[in-house]
Amino acid sequence: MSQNNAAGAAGVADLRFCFYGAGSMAEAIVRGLLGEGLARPERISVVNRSNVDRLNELREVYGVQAPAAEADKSRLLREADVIFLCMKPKDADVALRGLAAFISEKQLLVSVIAGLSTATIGKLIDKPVAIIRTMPNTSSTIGLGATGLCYNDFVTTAQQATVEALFRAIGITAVVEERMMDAVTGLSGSGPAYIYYVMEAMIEAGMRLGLSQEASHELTVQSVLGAASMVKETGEAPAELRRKIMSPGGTTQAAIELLNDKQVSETLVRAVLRAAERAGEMGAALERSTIS
Ligand SMILES: NC(=O)C1=CN([C@@H]2O[C@H](COP(=O)(O)OP(=O)(O)OC[C@H]3O[C@@H](n4cnc5c(N)ncnc54)[C@H](OP(=O)(O)O)[C@@H]3O)[C@@H](O)[C@H]2O)C=CC1
Ligand SMILES: O=C(O)[C@@H]1CCC=N1
Repeated sequence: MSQNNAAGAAGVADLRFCFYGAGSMAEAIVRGLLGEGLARPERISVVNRSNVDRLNELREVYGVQAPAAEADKSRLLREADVIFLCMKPKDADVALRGLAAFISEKQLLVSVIAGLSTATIGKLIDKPVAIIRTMPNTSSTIGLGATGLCYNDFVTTAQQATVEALFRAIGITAVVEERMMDAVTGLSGSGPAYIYYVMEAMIEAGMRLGLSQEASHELTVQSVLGAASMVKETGEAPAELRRKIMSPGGTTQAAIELLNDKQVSETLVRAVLRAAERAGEMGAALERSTIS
């Protein structure tokens, strides 16, 4: 860990975090923070809209704080140094307008909400508060996340270092201009889902060939893990590593020819572009809601 990152990471342990929205993405970050020893459970709180069972589950599993009553909710939000905005885009308007009464300009907002710009968050909160827009993914759960970050003008360099250290402890980070955040969303925010999609097909294929579900699953998982690790550890490009597998006239070439015939590569490219486009559509809808 670099000195700057270590300093930032050290700063993380002293902070109080409140996760406003307690779903899949919130849990992935909480689990990563606790698993990497970056934060203590007693300094993490989770609040949501109405699902009390979910809050109780998170408190029992991770030892984090959860509101026992509505009044607790506003206290936990007020006391937090950093509030993670972790609701779905469709719920952000109501949630953020409701948050405005509880927060002060000293607090830091960290959004994971797809498509939602820092400007729109600022309008909904209606306060000159520091906002860091991020796009993580659920692999943060096991410290292998990929997170894009961008900042509004109120974020200090110390806050940048702290939040970058936080996300670097649960994966890799990429600081980008805000106009590139929808691209990050389409590529790596949704990215694990594309790989799961391919894995589902490979597992199905193994079973059609007569392998047991367990063998097909294990062989698929190891193939994907191995391929990603080969790219990371050898530094060679995927195309070069694929070429090394494709014996002329062999099995791999036969498969790739069929994939090329069905334009699978171009379709995957278009799928990622569509996800980024969808993020932009969601952001535009939220922007319009602040005008209405
Ligand atoms: N899942 C993923 O892989 C990724 C998700 N994201 C982003 O993370 C955000 C959350 O996604 P995800 O975790 O999958 O969603 P979930 O549906 O799992 O969780 C949404 C959470 O938001 C809460 N919520 C909704 N409205 C309010 C409100 N008004 N006040 C307080 N809490 C509220 C819900 O509470 P309740 O259950 O009580 O209604 C729930 O806890 C989305 O914006 C998504 O774009 C970003 C990267 C990856
Ligand atoms: O599917 C979604 O909208 C969220 C954002 C990126 C991953 N999941």
